[in-house]
Amino acid sequence: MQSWNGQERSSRGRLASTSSQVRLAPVASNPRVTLIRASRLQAMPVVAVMAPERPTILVTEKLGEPGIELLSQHGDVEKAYGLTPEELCERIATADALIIRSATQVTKEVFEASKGRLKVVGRAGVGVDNVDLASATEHGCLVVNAPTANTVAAAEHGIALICALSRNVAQADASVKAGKWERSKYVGVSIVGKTLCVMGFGKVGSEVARRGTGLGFASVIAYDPYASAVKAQALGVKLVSWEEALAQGDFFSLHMPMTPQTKGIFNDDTFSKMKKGARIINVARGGVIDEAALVRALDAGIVAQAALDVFQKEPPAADNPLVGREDVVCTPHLGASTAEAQEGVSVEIAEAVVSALKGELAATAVNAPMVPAEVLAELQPFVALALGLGRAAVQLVGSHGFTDVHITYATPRGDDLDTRLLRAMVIKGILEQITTANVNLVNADLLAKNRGLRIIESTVPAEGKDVLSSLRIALGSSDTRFSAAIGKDKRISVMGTVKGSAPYLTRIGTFDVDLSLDGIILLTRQKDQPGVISAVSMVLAEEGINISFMSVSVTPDNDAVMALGLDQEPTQEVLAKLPNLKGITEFAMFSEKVL
Ligand SMILES: NC(=O)C1=CN([C@@H]2O[C@H](COP(=O)(O)OP(=O)(O)OC[C@H]3O[C@@H](n4cnc5c(N)ncnc54)[C@H](O)[C@@H]3O)[C@@H](O)[C@H]2O)C=CC1
Ligand SMILES: O=C(O)C(=O)COP(=O)(O)O
Repeated sequence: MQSWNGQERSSRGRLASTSSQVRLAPVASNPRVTLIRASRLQAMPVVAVMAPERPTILVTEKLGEPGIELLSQHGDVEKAYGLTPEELCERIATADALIIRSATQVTKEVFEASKGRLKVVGRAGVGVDNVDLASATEHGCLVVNAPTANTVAAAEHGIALICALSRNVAQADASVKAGKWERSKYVGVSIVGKTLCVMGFGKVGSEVARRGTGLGFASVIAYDPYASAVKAQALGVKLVSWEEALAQGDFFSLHMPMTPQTKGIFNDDTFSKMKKGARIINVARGGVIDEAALVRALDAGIVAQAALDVFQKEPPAADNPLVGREDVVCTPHLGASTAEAQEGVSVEIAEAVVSALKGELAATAVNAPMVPAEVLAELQPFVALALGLGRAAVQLVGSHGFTDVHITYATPRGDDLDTRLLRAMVIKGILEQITTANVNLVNADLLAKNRGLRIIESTVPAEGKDVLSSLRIALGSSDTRFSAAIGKDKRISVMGTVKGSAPYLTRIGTFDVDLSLDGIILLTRQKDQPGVISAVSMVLAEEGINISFMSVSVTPDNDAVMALGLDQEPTQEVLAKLPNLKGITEFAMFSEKVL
């Protein structure tokens, strides 16, 4: 089974997180008379909370016109370039979406200042190291990027820098423009016969490698602990170890992301393992190089030259020693800056942001699991079921709360079932009844964990063509507002299935029921004796309340549970009459509208 957002499943399909009691506020003074009101379900977006009809989209860095046009069809676009951090915090309060490139720092303070309004941050490019992803997730804000449209541009810039470096193009140009003619000073080195070492063999790295072979490098090697050897082989690239890479490369082209693991990965120790006279090209992120160490390596002649498109701090400080050196070529973070790439990126990010604002799953979500379209399509009917059962179960809990949630999927898929979406919806159904949190696919696991709610998942085999035959939710508590909801495992349990495309409640505790999980549901428990059903119907009919469906389950010892679907919510006065009816021992009501 997969793990998601840091929660781990064991081989038995268990998902573990922390544990504590989740307390519920009492909702009825009379313990026998249980009136449980549920707020009506809002339209249920899978990822982002619903944005207003015309969302405000704040764009803080230059974005291609085609993207702006697309965004303008769906919302009010506000361009505000060069904002200070304080100004950004001010502007963000009225924005539903924020579109940035690499210069805008989207910090914890920005998410806090948005006070929950910001639904999506769109990074018009690849690197999201300028976005506080943990904070985004905590605030239920989706982060999407545009990971493909600038790949070629970045690779081409890498190749441009390799060539420029080997033949001193930039330095020689500056020299000529300064009125000099220094032919012997700018003798370069040939690429032919050299080894190109690509560090980070992802989208950009592999495109650099592909082009590198055409330039005449004797060999192209790559270091990437996560790359596929098959893909490398297909491009004629040999994947090597870190040590081999450092020992063999003549030209190092850096293409790894900035992560805690790669921060300063090119340091004194790294440079000391390189061949004397190595050349380094960085079109990835400035932070992967320890800049002070690079200065030392250049001074020592270990690194002959460097070409840097990116810096630890951008723009680099005027006194950054690397910038002024003749053996270092600098460009101002131009990797993605071609007309074609910027046009492509603008459309790629606009599409992702618009779909996220509509509550759809974005394929390029950075801080939410990517649920493939085919998985989404087959799980879609069960999403409403998961949400509805979560809501139903939590409304049956007594005032002492519950400790954990067992979700049991009856599925022909066994442990191969991708449960991320369903789990998130169960958590949403539960938590939105007891907190003010806005729960979505982005933050569901985190919010559950933060509340100390342990989620345990298991699958049981089932027959049939459907991906799921039933779903059971059991809450770790025997303190309930409706004692019939206690299952054999001494937990409050509800079970359901999808019929047609509608969610149905099929069991409460040990009682089989059969009713559409929709609208207002009244549960009564009684001795199975003549007159009870008609008495309840009469009380409701007197108030003009229509019963749209009914289901009665009776045990051999005449214990019965009746479930009624009502067209409108009974008043307190009507409900107060129910405990007085002969045979009724308890009742509960919940309102549940599943879209
Ligand atoms: N200068 C610019 O304007 C641009 C810079 N970039 C930067 O280029 C980098 C690569 O972008 P993409 O290729 O699109 O990303 P990618 O995600 O496709 O590739 C990154 C590769 O780095 C590898 N990697 C991760 N940790 C590593 C480590 N410790 N050592 C070696 N490899 C490691 C990954 O396995 C992956 O294959 C990113 O940092 C991105 O922000 C991308 C576009 C433009
Ligand atoms: O896409 C990336 O990761 C880049 O570094 C491009 O940055 P930019 O959008 O040009 O500020």
